[in-house]
Amino acid sequence: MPGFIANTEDIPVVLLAGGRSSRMGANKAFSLLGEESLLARIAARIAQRQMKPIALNADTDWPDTMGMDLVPDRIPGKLGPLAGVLAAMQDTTLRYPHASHVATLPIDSPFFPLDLAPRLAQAIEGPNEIAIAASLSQDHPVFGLWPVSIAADLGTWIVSDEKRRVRDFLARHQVRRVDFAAVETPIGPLDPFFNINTPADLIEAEKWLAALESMP
Ligand SMILES: Nc1nc2c(ncn2[C@@H]2O[C@H](COP(=O)(O)OP(=O)(O)OP(=O)(O)O)[C@@H](O)[C@H]2O)c(=O)[nH]1
Ligand SMILES: [Mg+2]
Repeated sequence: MPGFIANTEDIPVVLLAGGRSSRMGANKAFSLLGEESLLARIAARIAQRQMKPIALNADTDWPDTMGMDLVPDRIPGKLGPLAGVLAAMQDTTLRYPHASHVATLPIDSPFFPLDLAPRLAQAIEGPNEIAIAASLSQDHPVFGLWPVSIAADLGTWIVSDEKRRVRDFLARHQVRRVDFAAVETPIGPLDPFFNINTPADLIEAEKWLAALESMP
């Protein structure tokens, strides 16, 4: 049965880079992995197969968007990843009035599955449904397909909920979870949503990258 979203290639994509990178100690979008910044690596991976057009959710003083449109948070205070999701929804409503959903990805997970967008899109059965990625029994809601129809609800919730836990926001809506398998590599199974938060994570990511690149 065809899903609600007919054409995955038309889904606007927003790369979330509006965080503080406090555990990394410097803007992790420009951290180097295999001699390429995470920003360049992830933008290239998005362009490679799945989606367009790409915008970057980041602060207004971002040094280099690499040609992507800059979509800053509209609410101040760095209220977490959902502030970026809200900015993505608002930007989509303005610039792509026919789009029912916007896709988000974080800046710090360079091995995300290449079939992310079509698999999330297939799970959506109606205009108000969210689809999020999961792996190894863990949700990864920053990898999501978000209906722009719930922007007003998110805008109200984010400034009024004290804890601002993503799972609490998800509980307000119909959510489709899409499970992705670990990737077999010569050094063991890799969680495709492996997340780089610290300098130690970056060192580990180099090992995974070398393992992936050693594969035929
Ligand atoms: N727009 C926006 N994005 C955010 C915010 N906080 C986190 N993010 C993004 O959400 C994703 C996951 O967040 P984290 O992995 O915690 O990244 P971070 O907040 O930069 O890093 P830490 O300060 O170490 O927690 C990343 O892509 C961040 O850029 C925020 O307040 N606003
Ligand atoms: Mg992270």
